[in-house]
Amino acid sequence: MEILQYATSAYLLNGLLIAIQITGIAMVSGLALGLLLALMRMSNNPVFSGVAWFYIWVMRGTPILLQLIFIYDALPRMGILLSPFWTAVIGFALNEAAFAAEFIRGGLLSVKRNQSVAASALGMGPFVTLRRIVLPQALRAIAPQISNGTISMLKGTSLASIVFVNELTFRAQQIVATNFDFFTVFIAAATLYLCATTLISFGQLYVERKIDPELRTLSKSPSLWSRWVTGVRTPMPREEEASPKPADAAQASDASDDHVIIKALASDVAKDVQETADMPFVVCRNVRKSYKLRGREPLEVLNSVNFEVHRGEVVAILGASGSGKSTLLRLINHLEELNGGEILVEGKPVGYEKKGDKMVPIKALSKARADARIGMVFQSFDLFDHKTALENIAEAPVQVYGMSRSDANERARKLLDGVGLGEHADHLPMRLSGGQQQRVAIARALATKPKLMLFDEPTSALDPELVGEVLAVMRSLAEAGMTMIVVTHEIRFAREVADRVVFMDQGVIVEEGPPSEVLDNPKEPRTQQFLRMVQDH
Ligand SMILES: Nc1ncnc2c1ncn2[C@@H]1O[C@H](COP(=O)(O)OP(=O)(O)OP(=O)(O)O)[C@@H](O)[C@H]1O
Repeated sequence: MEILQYATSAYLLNGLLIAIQITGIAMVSGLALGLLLALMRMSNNPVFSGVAWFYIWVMRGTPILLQLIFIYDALPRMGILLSPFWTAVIGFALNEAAFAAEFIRGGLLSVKRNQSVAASALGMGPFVTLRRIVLPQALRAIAPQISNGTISMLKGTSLASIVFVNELTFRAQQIVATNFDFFTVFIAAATLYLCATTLISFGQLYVERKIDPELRTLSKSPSLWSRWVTGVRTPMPREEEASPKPADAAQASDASDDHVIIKALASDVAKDVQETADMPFVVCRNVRKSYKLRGREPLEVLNSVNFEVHRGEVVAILGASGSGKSTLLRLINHLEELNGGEILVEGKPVGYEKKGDKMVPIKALSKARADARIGMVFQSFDLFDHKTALENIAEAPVQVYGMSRSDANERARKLLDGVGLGEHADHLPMRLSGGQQQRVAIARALATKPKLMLFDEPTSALDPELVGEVLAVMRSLAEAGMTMIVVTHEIRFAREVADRVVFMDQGVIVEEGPPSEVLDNPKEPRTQQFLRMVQDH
């Protein structure tokens, strides 16, 4: 009874309030500074990463008690007078930032790099990519750590008594000094701490629930209480949601019979494409690319590649693994930097300015990518894992092109219908088959109304029975006049759909021409050998 009296006394409750205020302000500022430090540590700039490393090393390596005393003594000497409360807030924030920097960095590193590459290909800048794509995914790993940090800090505020902050433990000690009733008073204080930390645990579950993409998309999720008690993070997918229905493939093929919406969009965009008689739509001149490898000679990947693509043309690039096909595609939309030569799309370099003979990357690279309107589809789909099919498609129109959310959703729905996936708008990528994911990825690229589509081995990661549904969508795009460059091993597709086939080997174009020439009567021994090998499989 006495415990309850102490626990509800204004004196102790007020002490708890002070502890909560210090924790709240210090945690928020510590996390903001921690994010900045984490980004600095991950930057390529050695000064930024060195400064961040040094800060983390010092702050993690010294006791917080000493840090508090230092701030309490040092700041007044520099003419900065702070109350004990603000001394504690600053001390805890600076200390937390060092720990937060490391767990935030861990969270950011846990997000697959391809997610950022896909965002860049859609024209998103670094800030939008961090805010919309990387941080929300990293947050799943970071949230439990934030909760841990908050609980430790709340309990650790008792250390602030060293700089005369009159918080909960300090107040409990003051009462004990007058009545010597250790047991009752300290149990009352402990109860108050326990209540506050329990609330933080519930807050953590609430946030986890909000940011968990699976729980967000399920119609029924377990209660907060059962998740707290059982520790269950994510329910198993419901039977009907877990795997694509067998009928889906058939449904997709039916839809692919015409792909009316896809064709309408592609032919609409094709009209936009500017090309003059002396300037093909894509021009690659003497393109060179090499990668610097630590302790080794630079690896020459592309060596003086010359290549053109005309408006409405479908070019298939074939070649052995490692011949530089994907690198060439990534250079075209400036996901990689050129080492020599130039690439022009619609007569303009994407994200470069010419200085003398050199092509120098400009600062506003993301804007240049967005303006060039080049859609890209990757071998591993690279849909944003935390977003539904619809959200994946609507993201770039809203974030990059400033479209309203409702218009973007409407376009996304039409595109999903167009690729035969209207029923799957609210499904996360993990609930879609590979073929479905790739069709969503094509729809995502089309949502920005691209004038040029780059496909990087779009069917290589698919089971054979799912290849057809993706090729059917691509075929419709080609028929509607979309300009396309397709890196592929699908000889049949190249023969039937491509206007021209380019064969690459060891970083150079060995042979190019109409499919009937390159595929049926290859002149070069290397092309003949490659085709024999592919056909044998
Ligand atoms: N970021 C990188 N750093 C270092 N080397 C790289 C990098 N990207 C590609 N390479 C190397 O460049 C060469 C060409 O790679 P690229 O992916 O363009 O080949 P590819 O013809 O598309 O092969 P695949 O069909 O296997 O995808 C390979 O030897 C690869 O290891």
